[in-house]
Amino acid sequence: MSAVTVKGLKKTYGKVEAVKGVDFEVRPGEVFGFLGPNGAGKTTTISMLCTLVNPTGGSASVAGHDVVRERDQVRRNIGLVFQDPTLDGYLTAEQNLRFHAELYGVPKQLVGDRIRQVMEMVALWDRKDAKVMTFSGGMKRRLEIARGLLHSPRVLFLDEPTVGLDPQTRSAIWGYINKLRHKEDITIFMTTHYMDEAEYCDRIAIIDHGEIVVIDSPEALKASVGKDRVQIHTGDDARAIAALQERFGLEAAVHEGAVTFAVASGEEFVPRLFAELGLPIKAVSVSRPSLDDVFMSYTGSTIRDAESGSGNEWMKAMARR
Ligand SMILES: Nc1ncnc2c1ncn2[C@@H]1O[C@H](COP(=O)(O)OP(=O)(O)OP(=O)(O)O)[C@@H](O)[C@H]1O
Repeated sequence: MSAVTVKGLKKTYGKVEAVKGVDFEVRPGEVFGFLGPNGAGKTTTISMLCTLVNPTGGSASVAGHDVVRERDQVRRNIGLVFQDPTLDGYLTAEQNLRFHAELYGVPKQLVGDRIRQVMEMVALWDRKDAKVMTFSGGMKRRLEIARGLLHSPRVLFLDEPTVGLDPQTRSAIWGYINKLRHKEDITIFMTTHYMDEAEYCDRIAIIDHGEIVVIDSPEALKASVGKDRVQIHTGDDARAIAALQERFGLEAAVHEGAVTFAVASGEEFVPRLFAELGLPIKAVSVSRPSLDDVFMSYTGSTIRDAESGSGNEWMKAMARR
C-alpha cells in the first residue's frame, strides 16, 4: 500500500487555481520531494494532505485514510513541520514536547523515553530545560522536527524544512532527516525550492503553476536532460553567440557572465569548438546536467527566474531542445 495516494487533487481560491488536479503516489519508507518555485502550489498540496485545507476536487489518502472523510485518522498518523514556527517561546523545549504528547495521546509511560529519543536525534537533549525563546532559528526548526516525530507518525510532512537557515544548519537538518529514515519506519514528504536539497530525495515531483511536470529520481531526471552545459569566456560574446549559431546551429546566450549553451557530449564537443569557432576562447567549462537544468528543461525557466517572474532567453532556448 502507498503511504500517500493522490488522484486529480485540486484546489482553487476564487479565480486562482493553486493546484490543478495532481496525481502521484508516495511509497512507504520513501523520501519524496515536491520541488517548485514560490507560488507553485506546494504548500497548498501539503496542506490538503495534512487535512488543513479542503480540496476543491479529486481525492487523496495518507497512511490508508482519506484526507476528507477520515481526517482524525490521517492526523493521528502524520507529523507536521510547517514554515511558520508554532512553538511556545515561554515554555522550555521539553515542556513544548510534553504538551504535544498530551495533545496526541502518547501513552504516559512512554512519553519520557520518547522525548529523550527525539531530542537526542536532533542534538537538543542538553538544551531541554532552556526556554524556546532563547533558541536560534535552526534550533527551533530542529525542535519542531523532534516534535513532529514524537507520536511516531507513519508519514512526516516537512514544508520547506530548511528555509531561512544558514548552510551549516541546513546540512545538519539533512543529517537528522537521513538519520531518521534509517532509525524509524517512516515516510517523508517534503517541499523545497532548493535544488541541492531535492538531491537528497529518493524521488521528486517538479511542480510549476499548480501542475506536476515530471516525477522521477534525481538521477533519472538529470539523465533525461541528455545535454551538458558548456560555458565559454571570449573577448567578444556577441560574435561568439553568432558563430555558435552559424557554424554549429547552437542557440547560446550570456548567462552568469559566460556564453552558455547545451550540447549532447560537452567534452567531445570542446575540441571542435576550439578548432572551428573562429575566435579565441579564453576559458571553457563543461558541466553535467544539474537539477537546475532539469527544472529549466521541463519548465522553460530556472527556479529563481520563475520566482522573480522573469524569463531567461538561454534557458528558454535549452527548454526548446
Ligand atoms: N488562502 C489562500 N487564499 C488565496 N490564494 C491562496 C491561498 N493560499 C495560496 N494561495 C495562492 O495559491 C497559489 C499557490 O500557493 P502555495 O502557497 O501553495 O505555493 P507554494 O509553492 O507553497 O509557494 P511558497 O513556497 O511560497 O509557499 C499562489 O498563487 C497563492 O497566492
